Amino acid sequence: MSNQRNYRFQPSREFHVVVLGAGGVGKSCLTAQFVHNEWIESYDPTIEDSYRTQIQVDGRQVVLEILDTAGTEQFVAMRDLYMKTGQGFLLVFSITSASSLDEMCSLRDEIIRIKDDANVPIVIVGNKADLEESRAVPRAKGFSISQRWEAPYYEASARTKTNVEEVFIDLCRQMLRKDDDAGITDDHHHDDSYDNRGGSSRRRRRRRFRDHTHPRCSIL
Ligand SMILES: Nc1nc2c(ncn2[C@@H]2O[C@H](COP(=O)(O)OP(=O)(O)OP(=O)(O)O)[C@@H](O)[C@H]2O)c(=O)[nH]1
Repeated sequence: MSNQRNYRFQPSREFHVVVLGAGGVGKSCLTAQFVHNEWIESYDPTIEDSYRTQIQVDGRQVVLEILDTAGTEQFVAMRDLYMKTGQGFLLVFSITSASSLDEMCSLRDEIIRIKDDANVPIVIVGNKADLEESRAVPRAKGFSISQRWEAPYYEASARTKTNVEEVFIDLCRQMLRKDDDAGITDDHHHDDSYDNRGGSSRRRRRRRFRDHTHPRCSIL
C-alpha cells in the first residue's frame, strides 16, 4: 500500500543531518559540493556551519538542515548537543588516513551512547577516493565496518563529486524510513520557503576561525 501512495500533496519533511569526522577529512568540502556544487581547495578548519537545502527523494520533498561540525579537538564541546538533536549522521573519514577511521569509529560509539538507539540513520563515507595512490584504509576494511554496523559504506570524493549526492540521498532514505516506521505525522515540518536545491541557504551559526584571504572559503 505505502509504495502506491501519492506523495505529491505531502508536506516537506525536515531532517537534521550532522556531518562528523576527524579534522581535514573533507566534511566541509562534501557539504559544499552537495549544497552549492562548489569545490574548495584550501583547508579552513570549521567551528560549526549550518546549511539548509531542499531535495526530492523518491518523489518526496525533504528539507535538510545540515550541520557541518568541527573535526578539530578544541571545537568539540558542542558534540553532545548535536548528537542528541541529529536525526541522521554522515560519518566521514579519509581513505588516506587510518587514524581518521579510528576517530570515526569512536564518534559512532558516542552517537549510539548519547542517542541510546542502535538504529540511528548513518552513512559511512570514505572520502578522498581520488587519492588512491595515498590510500591507507583498505576498501575491505570500510566494508567490514559497514557490515558490523549495518550501515552503508561509500567511497566518495568531494574533489571529483563522486558519490556526494548519493551519500546524502541514502541518508535521507534512511531517515524517511525511520520516520515512516514511527508513524509520525509531519504537518509541523511543512516549509514552503525552499523550492529547490538552488534555493538552499546557509546559516553561519559561526565562523571559520582562519584568515579571510580565501574568498571561496569565506563564503563557506
Ligand atoms: N584530494 C581531495 N582532497 C579533499 C577532498 N575533500 C577535501 N579535500 C581537501 O582536504 C582539506 C580539508 O577539507 P575540509 O572539507 O575543510 O575538511 P573538514 O573535515 O571539514 O575539516 P575540519 O573543518 O577541520 O573538521 C582541504 O584542503 C580540501 O581541499 C577530496 O575528496 N579529495
